[in-house]
Amino acid sequence: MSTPDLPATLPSTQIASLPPSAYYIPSFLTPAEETHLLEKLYSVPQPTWRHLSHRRLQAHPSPLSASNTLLDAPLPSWLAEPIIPRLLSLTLATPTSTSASTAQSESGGESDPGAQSRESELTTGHVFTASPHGRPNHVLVNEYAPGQGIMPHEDGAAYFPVVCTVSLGAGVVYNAYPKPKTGSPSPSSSSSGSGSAPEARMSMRDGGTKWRIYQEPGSLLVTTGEMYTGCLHGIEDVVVDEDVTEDGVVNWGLLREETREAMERGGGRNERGTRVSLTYRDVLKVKRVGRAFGVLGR
Ligand SMILES: O=C(O)CCC(=O)C(=O)O
Ligand SMILES: [Fe+2]
Repeated sequence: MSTPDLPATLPSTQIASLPPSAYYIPSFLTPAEETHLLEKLYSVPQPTWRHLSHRRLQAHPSPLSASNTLLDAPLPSWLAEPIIPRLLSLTLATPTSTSASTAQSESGGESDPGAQSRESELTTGHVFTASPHGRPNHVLVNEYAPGQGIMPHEDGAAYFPVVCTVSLGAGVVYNAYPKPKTGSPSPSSSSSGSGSAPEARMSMRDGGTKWRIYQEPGSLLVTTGEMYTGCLHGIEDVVVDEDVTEDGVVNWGLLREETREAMERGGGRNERGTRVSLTYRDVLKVKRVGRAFGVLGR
């Protein structure tokens, strides 16, 4: 199977006009990989789907408990491979940090024995390097029909503050908003894996700042840092996303060329199709299941 052309490092894919940090990779999966994943997730036993009023979802390996704890279990292999190794291969090194330390040693600057190991840390680190399990252990699968969305919410404290979202099936505009300042009604945070509705009620903040990110099928969006902790995100319940244009979406320059051309031809309209998102996260609290249950902890 062919593999997509991935960028050398994550920082080269950063959405510059957003608070730090959001990264966008247009072709994270090949069309064949995308089709394969859709086949897999539609062949799960029906009860795996949980039906919410405006979308349905699957939580793998299982939903979180009421105390936001995950029972230790492996992810299904079709969700783990090839996505997780690919996520972990995206290094956080910036070309500047590497060349800066190279320049220093070449110019005969003071010798710094730590420089080389710091450089290699930079070149080997990825978005889950500092997370408790060093990799995602939980995937939420959300399916949205045209006209369905998700109210603005934050993902909350159950997870290490990184979300990797893989989009399948159709494109969508995803919105991010600065969190309301104290004094405004604050939306409750959600740990969507536990099943508590992420659609915490809040005003739609019309007129406030709103950043729009267009997510193509097969793409990856990574949000972390201020984007995770200081912002809300949501998807409008519309059948057409308007204004998918250079001025209308913050990641226009990172989109596939054919997508930009199609949007230009079509007046910036994205007709919604059924979109499935896979959100990869590291749940902080994991409980091992004892031998009594016939499952061995790691
Ligand atoms: O479908 C998406 O891209 C967003 C899903 C989401 O925000 C969530 O599950 O918490
Ligand atoms: Fe979310």
